[in-house]
Amino acid sequence: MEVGFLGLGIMGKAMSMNLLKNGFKVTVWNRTLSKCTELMAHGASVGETPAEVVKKCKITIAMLSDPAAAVSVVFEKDGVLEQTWSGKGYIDMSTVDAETSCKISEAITSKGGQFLEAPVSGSKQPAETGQLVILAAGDKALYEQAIPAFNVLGKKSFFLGQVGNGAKMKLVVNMIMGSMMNAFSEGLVLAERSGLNPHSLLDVLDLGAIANPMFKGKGPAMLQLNYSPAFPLKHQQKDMRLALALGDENAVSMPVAAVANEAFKKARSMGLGDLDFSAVVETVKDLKHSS
Ligand SMILES: NC(=O)C1=CN([C@@H]2O[C@H](COP(=O)(O)OP(=O)(O)OC[C@H]3O[C@@H](n4cnc5c(N)ncnc54)[C@H](OP(=O)(O)O)[C@@H]3O)[C@@H](O)[C@H]2O)C=CC1
Ligand SMILES: O=CCCC(=O)O
Repeated sequence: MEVGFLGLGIMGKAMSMNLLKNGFKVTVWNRTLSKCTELMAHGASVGETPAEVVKKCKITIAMLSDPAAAVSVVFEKDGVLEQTWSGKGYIDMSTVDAETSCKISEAITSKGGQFLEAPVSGSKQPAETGQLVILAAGDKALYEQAIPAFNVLGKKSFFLGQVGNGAKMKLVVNMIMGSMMNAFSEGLVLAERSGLNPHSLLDVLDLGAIANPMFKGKGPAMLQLNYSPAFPLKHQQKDMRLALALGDENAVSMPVAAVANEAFKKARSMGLGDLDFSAVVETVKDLKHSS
């Protein structure tokens, strides 16, 4: 099976590499073209524009930073739309809002193409090992066609119905995750400042009702001040912002998420946006110092 892949950031690089390792023919494109070199060394072909990739491949996957990037790759000159017609499938796996996804879907389908949104739960390591959770919605026939690729990329795929449902599900999940990360950060700093060994806190948490892979995976690195990015903080803040907008639309009061969003914004203002989202713990330390 030949697939196109647009966007070779942390996730896109790992996912396209995984497809290559599992026998797929992959044609890649990235805005910064130099990032294609490593994929080429593993057998990928390179397209010079998104349109060139779509022209070559029946199915093209995108994994881009945010709504603005997802829209620009489709609508701008040399973009996806220029080579979209009947028989072309476009799968956007970026985390965006439902409105963005619907706008892209309408444009693709109005040219006769098929569209699926398929954001993912899981980060760099699950992307490398094919353990993502895929939250697809849109064209059911394209979903069926993409299953061989989804089986390589993920451990489980959900088909959630109409376009927008995948985006919403992803935002709800990440809203919960971002709020949890803030509570965890406050707990780590509180343990340390009140004279406890924070490593003991990690052990206690891991044995109780709120044990989870995020605390277990991120906790030790956070205690070492290691914020090497798996999930960049600027993207987590984007997801909180988009989830809060979804809350506005549906009149759902979300004070916990709103405060968590403020902490991620504060972290961005401290220059931490490109670090892992766990670097939000630095805002707790910063507030304590300034009081
Ligand atoms: N990292 C993670 O753990 C997870 C991330 N996600 C989501 O996946 C998506 C990608 O995340 P991740 O790989 O971490 O992000 P990165 O920041 O590592 O990569 C972003 C990608 O988007 C491209 N890009 C940004 N702006 C534009 C633009 N205007 N036009 C074209 N391309 C653009 C970048 O190109 P360039 O190289 O030129 O900058 C790069 O390829 C995001 O929506 C994120 O929220 C979902 C699950 C987990
Ligand atoms: O969007 C990023 C999600 C990261 C994760 O699920 O670990």
